[in-house]
Amino acid sequence: MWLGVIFGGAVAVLTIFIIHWIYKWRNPRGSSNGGVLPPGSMGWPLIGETLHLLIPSKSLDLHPFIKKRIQRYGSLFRTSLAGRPVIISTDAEVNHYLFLQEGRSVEMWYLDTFAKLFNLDGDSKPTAFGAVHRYVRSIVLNHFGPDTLREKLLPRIEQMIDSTLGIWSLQESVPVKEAVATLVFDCTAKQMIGYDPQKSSDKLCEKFTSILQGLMSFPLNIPGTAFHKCLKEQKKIIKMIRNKLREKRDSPDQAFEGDLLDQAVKEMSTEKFLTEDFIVHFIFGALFASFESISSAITLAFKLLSENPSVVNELRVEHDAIIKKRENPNSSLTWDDYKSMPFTLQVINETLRLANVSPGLLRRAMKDIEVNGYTIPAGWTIMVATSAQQLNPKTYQDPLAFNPYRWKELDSSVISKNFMPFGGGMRQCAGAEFTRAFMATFFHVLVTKYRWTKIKGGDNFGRTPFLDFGDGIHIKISEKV
Ligand code: HEM
Repeated sequence: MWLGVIFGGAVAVLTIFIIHWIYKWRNPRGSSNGGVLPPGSMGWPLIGETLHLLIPSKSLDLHPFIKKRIQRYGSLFRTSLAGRPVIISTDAEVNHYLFLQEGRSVEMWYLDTFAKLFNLDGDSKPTAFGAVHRYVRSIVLNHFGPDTLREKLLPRIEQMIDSTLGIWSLQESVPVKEAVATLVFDCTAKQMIGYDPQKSSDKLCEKFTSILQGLMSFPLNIPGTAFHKCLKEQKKIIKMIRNKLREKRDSPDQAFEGDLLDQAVKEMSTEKFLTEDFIVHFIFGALFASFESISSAITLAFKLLSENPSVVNELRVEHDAIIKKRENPNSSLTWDDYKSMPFTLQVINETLRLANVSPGLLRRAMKDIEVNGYTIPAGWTIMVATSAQQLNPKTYQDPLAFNPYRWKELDSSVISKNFMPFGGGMRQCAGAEFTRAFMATFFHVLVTKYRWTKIKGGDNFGRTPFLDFGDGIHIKISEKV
């Protein structure tokens, strides 16, 4: 009988403990001095509301996870994702404020799977604030910024796009996402590590694509899983970049090609944090960020343009006029040409507005932050959901419509707070001008030299919550006669 009493007592204590634990999980404290948390639900212990966020949607609209919670709780709410307490902000003013708080009350933060892959640990991680961050920005701008674009990069990009579209025109069907990803990758990898796909046996772009698939999968590192394959491919790429670095460091005169890696190797002796490990992981991350985001935007543009032939015609008129103005119609695109394409830049803005490749940018609160009468507690993750601003019907009438003409009417102060495809504040994308120039050059070559039609796909683009291309989109492209 005593055994029964003891067992019954243990079960009662365990039940009380579990109820208390679940209660505490669902009702976390706002802060050490009793601040009020934004409304929301923490879901189930450990998994929180993660599974709701992962339900795919077959629309370009804001992911239902965020949309439903805005309707239920307003523009600022709490949740729990991947085992962490999270505040999601969809409020333009709060997001603007949070971007300005970088290094003061918020810092960049990544999911554990990303951090593992991109080596984001320690004081000299590439996302660190201060001298390391300033260096990373300046070296990227030095190789991809406006001065380099104007002086030498623009014609190089045009030449690469031109020859690639020539190759596409020989194919019956071009799978756009994969084909554009290879083009962008070959271009940015040349600028970063002097990569030449013709001379290299490694199919680097394919390796990056399989890494991306692994990142979107469950992070289970056992043979046979996509995540395991992703980590294996990452190791191979890191090894390849490391070998290139050593080659350049050991024979600087022979191997100097003027790329980003050359500059980093040269500066290893003057910048203490520039270790081999730092450089290879930083370059790995930069290659990843650059090829995936631009290729996603261009793939979406093909879908949107195929549904809006009048926009393609207007692009053609703008670019034919640029060629007509030239003394030599075969000369390369210049910086002045690029700066005289207002309609093209509206098409690019509208594509980036609808793309929202990621639902938001992640930060970590370094201390309690008071906003709109609520407290974001120190240590919590913050998702700055810029996607909600870019699809907000109060700012963009009929937000899911592809309407490049709307940019003529929008006020610059509205744009600066409600259009943030490249983030904001000190962390704003260092590749923004390169992205715009690349897309503009791509459209220039496409509409002046080629005609294209959609063969299939483009109907089931959606969000996972990342922009997802479903079965992709395939085109047939031919030279203009
Ligand atoms: C469609 C194309 C692109 C989009 C939408 C995009 C978006 C972004 C965003 C939103 C951020 C801010 C991240 C944050 O605050 O957490 C960022 C940062 C960054 N991006 Fe991009 N990006 C694009 C292309 C590129 C390219 C082509 C490069 C390199 C050539 C690049 C290099 C960087 C770098 C180095 C940062 C970090 C800047 C810093 O911390 O100061 N991006 N990008």
